[in-house]
Amino acid sequence: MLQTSIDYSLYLVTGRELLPQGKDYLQSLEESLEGGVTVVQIREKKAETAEFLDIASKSKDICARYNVPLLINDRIDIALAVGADGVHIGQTDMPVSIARKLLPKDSIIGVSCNTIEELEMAIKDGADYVGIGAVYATQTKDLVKPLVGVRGVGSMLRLLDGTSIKAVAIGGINLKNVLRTLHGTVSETGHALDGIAVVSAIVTSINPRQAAADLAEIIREFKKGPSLTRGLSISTNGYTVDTIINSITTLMKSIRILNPLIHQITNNVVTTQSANVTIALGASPIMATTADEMSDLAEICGALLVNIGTLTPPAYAGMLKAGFHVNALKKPVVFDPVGVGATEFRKKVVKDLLDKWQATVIKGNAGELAALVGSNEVASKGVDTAGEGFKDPVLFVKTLARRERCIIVLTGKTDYISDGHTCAILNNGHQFLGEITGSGCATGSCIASYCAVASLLARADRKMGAIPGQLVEGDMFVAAIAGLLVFNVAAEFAAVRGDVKGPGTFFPALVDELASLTPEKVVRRVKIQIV
Ligand SMILES: Nc1ncnc2c1ncn2[C@@H]1O[C@H](COP(=O)(O)OP(=O)(O)OP(=O)(O)O)[C@@H](O)[C@H]1O
Ligand SMILES: Cc1ncsc1CCO
Repeated sequence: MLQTSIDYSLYLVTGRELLPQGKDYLQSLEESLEGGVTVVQIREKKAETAEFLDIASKSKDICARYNVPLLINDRIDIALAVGADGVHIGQTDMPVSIARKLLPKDSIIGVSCNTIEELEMAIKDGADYVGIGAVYATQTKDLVKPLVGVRGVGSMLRLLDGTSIKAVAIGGINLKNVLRTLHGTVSETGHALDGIAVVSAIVTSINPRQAAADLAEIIREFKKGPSLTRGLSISTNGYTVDTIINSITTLMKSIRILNPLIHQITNNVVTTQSANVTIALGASPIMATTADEMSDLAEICGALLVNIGTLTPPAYAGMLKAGFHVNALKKPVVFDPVGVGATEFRKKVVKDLLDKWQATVIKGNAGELAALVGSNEVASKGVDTAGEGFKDPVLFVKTLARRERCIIVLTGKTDYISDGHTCAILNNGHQFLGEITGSGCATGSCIASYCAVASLLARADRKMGAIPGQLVEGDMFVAAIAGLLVFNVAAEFAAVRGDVKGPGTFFPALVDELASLTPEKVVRRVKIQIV
C-alpha cells in the first residue's frame, strides 16, 4: 500500500479487554471496517508472542479484505511476521531509524507524541505520521503524561506545515466530542488533523459498525472545504456594511418572534441586570449553574453564555458540563473570561474550559484578552483594563480568532469583532457604559441572544437539522456584531434622555431603550467599518 494513498480519517486502535461481554474480537473488527474504519493498529500490551501473532495474522486477513492498512503497536517482529503495513511506536519503544532499517521499504512508521519536543524529534526522524495525545482524559491508558488538550494539538500541528507527515489525535475522543475536536485542533495556519484515532468509542460498542459509521460521517463532512475556514460559522461570500446591516435587521425582527431561551452561567454581580437585558432584547434568560441540570438545559436553550466573573467550584463544574453538552448539540457558546488576568486560578480555569469545549464567541476587554494569550501588552486591574489598549487591535483580534477558531470580540470605547479574516470596527456607545459595572457582561448576553437566533434561522432554513461537519450553523460573526451594536445604540438613546442624570439612572433607561429599539433606529445611528 502506497504511503501517500493512506486515508487516516478513522484510525482504530484495538483493545480486546474493552469488548462488550460476548462480543468476539474478530467479529467486532470486521464490523468496524464495514462501518468505515480506514486504518487499524493492533495494540496488545499483555499478550504473549504466540497469541499476539495469532491475533495479528487473523486481523491482517480481515483488513486485507477491506483494503485497510494494518499497523502493529511496538512489535516490529510481529509486523514482519504477518506482513503488516507498518508499526506504531511509542516514545519508549524502538527508535524510528532502527525500525526503518528493520522493516521493508515503504513500511509506515508512526510515532506517539505528547510534546512539541517529541514532535520535533519525530519530524527529524522521518516518521510517516504522528499520533498526538492524549487530548482528553481516558480510561484506556494510565495517564502518566500531561494532557495535550485540543488547543495544544493545534499548536503542534503548526509544526507539520510544509511536511508530508500526517497526524491523528488520540485520547478520549468519541461521537459527542469528535466534531469539537476536529474543529478546535486546526492550527492558526489552517493545518487540520488527517484523522481521529479511537479505541473505546468503537471497541466498547455492541454495534461497532454503527459506531464507526457515525464517526466516519462526521470526519468526512468536516474534511470538506478549505481548512482555514473549515467548520466556522461565517459567510464565505465576504462582508460589506450593507450586508451586515441587512442581516442585523433580520436578527432584530426574528428575536421577538423566536424568543430563544438563553442559558447563562454568569456572575452574581450582574445576574439580574443581564437577565433583564436579555428580556428587553426579546429573548428569555435562564440563569442556572448546577452541573446536574446542564444536559437538560442544553436541550432546551438556544445558546449558552459562560461568564467567570465570580467563579466558584460548583459553577466551574457546571461550566465544564454545560459547554460540553451545548457543543454536542451544535448550539452557540459565548465565553466571557471576566478578570482572567487577576488570578492564577482564573487562568487555569479558562485554559481548562477552552480545552474541554469550543467557544463560538470569546468576548473580553483588552486586559482580559491580553491575559488570555499571556501578553503583557495591556495590563488589567481586576475585571477592568488598565491603561492603553493594543497597538494594533485589528491584527490582535484576527490572530486570536484564528488561534481559538471562533469569533473574537474586543470591547472598549471602540469595539473590534473578527472571524479571523474580516474585522468589524464599531464606534457606537456612550461613556456611561464605562462608568457602570457589568456593561461588558450584558453585551455577552446580547451576543448570546443573537447567536441563538442566527443558529435557529440557519437550521430552519435547512429544515433538516444541522450540517454534520459544522459545529454551529448560522453567521456568528454577524450575530456578535448585532449584540454589540444593539446594546450600544440603545445606550446612546438612553444617555440623552431627560430622566437620566448619571450612571445610576442610565442603566434602567438603557433597559427601556433596548425594549423599544427598532432596526430603523439602529440603522440610523450605526457607526461601523469593515477592514
Ligand atoms: N467610553 C465608552 N464609550 C462608548 N462605549 C463604551 C465605552 N466604554 C465601554 N463602552 C461599551 O460598553 C460595552 C462594554 O465594554 P467594556 O469594555 O466596558 O466591558 P467590560 O470592561 O468587560 O465591562 P464590565 O467588566 O463592567 O462588564 C461595550 O459594548 C463597549 O463598546
Ligand atoms: C465587579 C465584578 N467583579 C466580578 S464580576 C464583576 C462584574 C463586572 O465584570
